[in-house]
Amino acid sequence: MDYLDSLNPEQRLAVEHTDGPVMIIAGAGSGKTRVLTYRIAHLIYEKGVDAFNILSLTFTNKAAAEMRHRIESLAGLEARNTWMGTFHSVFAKILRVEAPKIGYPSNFTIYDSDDSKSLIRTIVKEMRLDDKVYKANAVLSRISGAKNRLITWKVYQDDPYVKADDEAAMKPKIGEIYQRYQDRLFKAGAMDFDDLLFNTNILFRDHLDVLNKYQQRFRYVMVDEFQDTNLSQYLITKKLAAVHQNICVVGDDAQSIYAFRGADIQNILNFEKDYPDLFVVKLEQNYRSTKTIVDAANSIIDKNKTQLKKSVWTSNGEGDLIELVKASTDSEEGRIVASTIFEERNTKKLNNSDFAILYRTNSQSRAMEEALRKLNLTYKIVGGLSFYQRKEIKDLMAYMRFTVNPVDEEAFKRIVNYPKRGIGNTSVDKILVAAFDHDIPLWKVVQNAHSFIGGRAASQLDDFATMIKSFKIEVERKDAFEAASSIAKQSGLLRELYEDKTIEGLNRYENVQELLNAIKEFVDNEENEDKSLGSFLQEIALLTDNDRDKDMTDAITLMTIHSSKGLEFKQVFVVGMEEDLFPSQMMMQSREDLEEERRLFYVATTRAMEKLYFTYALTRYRYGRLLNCEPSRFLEEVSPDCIKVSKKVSSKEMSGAFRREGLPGSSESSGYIGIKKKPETRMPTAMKLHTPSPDFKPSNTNNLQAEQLIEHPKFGFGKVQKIETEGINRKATIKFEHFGEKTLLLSFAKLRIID
Ligand SMILES: Nc1ncnc2c1ncn2[C@@H]1O[C@H](COP(=O)(O)OP(=O)(O)OP(=O)(O)O)[C@@H](O)[C@H]1O
Ligand SMILES: [Mg+2]
Repeated sequence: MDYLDSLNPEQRLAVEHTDGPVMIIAGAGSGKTRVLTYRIAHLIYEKGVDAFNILSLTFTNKAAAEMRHRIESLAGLEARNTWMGTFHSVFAKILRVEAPKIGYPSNFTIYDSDDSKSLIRTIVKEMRLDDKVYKANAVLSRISGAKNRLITWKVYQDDPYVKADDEAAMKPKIGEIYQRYQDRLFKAGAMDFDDLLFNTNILFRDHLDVLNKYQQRFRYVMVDEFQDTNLSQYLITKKLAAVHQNICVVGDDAQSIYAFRGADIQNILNFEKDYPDLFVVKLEQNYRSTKTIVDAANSIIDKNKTQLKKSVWTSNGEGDLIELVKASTDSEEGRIVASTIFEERNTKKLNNSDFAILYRTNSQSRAMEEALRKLNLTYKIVGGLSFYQRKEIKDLMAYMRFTVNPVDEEAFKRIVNYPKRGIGNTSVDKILVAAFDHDIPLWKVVQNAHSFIGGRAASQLDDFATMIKSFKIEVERKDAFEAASSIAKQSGLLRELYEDKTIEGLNRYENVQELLNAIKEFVDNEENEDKSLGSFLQEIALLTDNDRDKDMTDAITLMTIHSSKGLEFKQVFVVGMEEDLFPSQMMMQSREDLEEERRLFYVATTRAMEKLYFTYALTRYRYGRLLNCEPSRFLEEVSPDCIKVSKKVSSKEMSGAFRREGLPGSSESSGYIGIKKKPETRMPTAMKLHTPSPDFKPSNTNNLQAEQLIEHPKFGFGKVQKIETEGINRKATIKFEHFGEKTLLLSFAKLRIID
């Protein structure tokens, strides 16, 4: 086959060795993921394996989609039937069929971390514990850690080993909270993310017939990013592959960055013990990056003591040196990054999507975003507050969730009095307590509200129950889109948003419309066989942050280093290279923690194909204060042969460039860096807001058309590019002389039409 010709001999060996256990542990960019992809294609195309019999577990759904796409191009449409996805999505799908066997409804809800935290807070309150000691976040991560190691609440409470642990000693009630939390989830017909794996383990342990069914189905099992699997995931994989033993795992111990979530590097070592006839493949050639970047990455990971020794080399060219950029403030750091991208994109004819800005914590994106926006560069944020985490979206989704699963407590709390229908918190609490105390399903209590509470609230709850019943009928009879549209209307949610005429209100209204669009797309997609609302909800609950961004047109990627695993970009900026930020303050307690941070630095470095920048600021706003920062110790660990101090323009030069040519980031810089100045003192001249002309009077914009020239009181003069009507809104896209392209709502924008 010719596709095998595009593999090196070791990669080819790994692809062709299809039967029996195989492990590939190799450095970044050496083609591990590529080998998995070719392997699946090879199984289908060459070995005639039915795609239904192949299971491939990836790190994000996006990675799965990409892999599916590539396999399709290698092995044809048949490849579509491969089971592919994250651990969570694949096993949620299986649980949807098998959940009744372990006592859950098949339309169980999946709680996201907001739901889980809210539930923990409720329980802490009910137990009259101090919520400053039992913080929801901390309690939840503790419970999550236990579940990932398959420690039940019972074992957690009784096991002397767990009890001896510091955290358990300081917070002796966590075991009880864990117990109540599981009980409440169960009663709410809900699973949190960890439960999807925990319960799969229980299912396979207690129902051998079910296990056997999936063992027969998955003749070939593959796992990418194996270094980041936790015990729960490891055991599932091992059980599934126990009959055929055709299991292939790929990973890189140097990229293990999820120990804090229970990932266990021991899994790699155990694997060799579990499969004595293991076929091990080493890949050493890096195809992704320049020699400079590969050398730098090697010099970084060399500083870790607990690392399997690997040599990674490349036959790629030297490439540019890594640039080390010093900025005086975090906003200046943002400006330098933005202007550098602007410049590089133009001089090297690159796309926005060739650039990534990587940071240690999500909050660092703000300064970057501001700078990118000023230069009109299109970007997308992966993770952070994403579409599905917005309040209005969660509200509508909660209506849908409660309709599909009317014991879902967290969904109930969200919607019972939104929009307002006169059911106060006290009544809601009474309902919840009644369900809990009498051990009656929530939905039953809601339907019989008069028995538990009195007065007006009880009648209001009757109406609420009647409404939910009517939604249920719709859900049974109609597809997801029709049912959801009707829920959005009948619940009063759309009206509530529609009546809010502020810009934010309109935005929220549009977001809800956008959700309905997404549901329509789901229904229209031929690949989705089950078009019910329940099936849509499940799909959404499983999107990881990485998948949630819409595949926009060409955009610069902003993300945390954690979410960048497995990806590659031509140019990468690792920003905020400062002590206490990266390495993180929280990760300097022990050598193990510091080594995990260093692996994170290794991951960041190895995302770059052609060019890499490390940037840091001398001062930065954190926790609402201006702090002085020290450059990160990691910077000194990079081999000095690979790095040079940058001559990037500082913001002062940049504003000069603006003045000279109206173009940001002109390459004529005199190149001094890091002038120490107070933050936020300068604003490039061209960015100063416009002063309206003396005769400025807003015009009637009803007949505004493309090509017309206008004046805006703040943004100044511009030319209309296009007019669009969307629902009730008319929008104009205008290219301003100094502010670039902006889209304005015509009902709000005050414009003077010039001709
Ligand atoms: N034999 C090859 N010939 C040409 N290009 C290759 C070859 N092997 C891999 N590549 C390319 O090198 C890049 C890195 O490959 P891949 O993403 O599979 O590496 P990886 O080992 O999975 O990296 P990571 O550890 O970051 O996940 C990809 O662009 C891939 O297409
Ligand atoms: Mg990979």
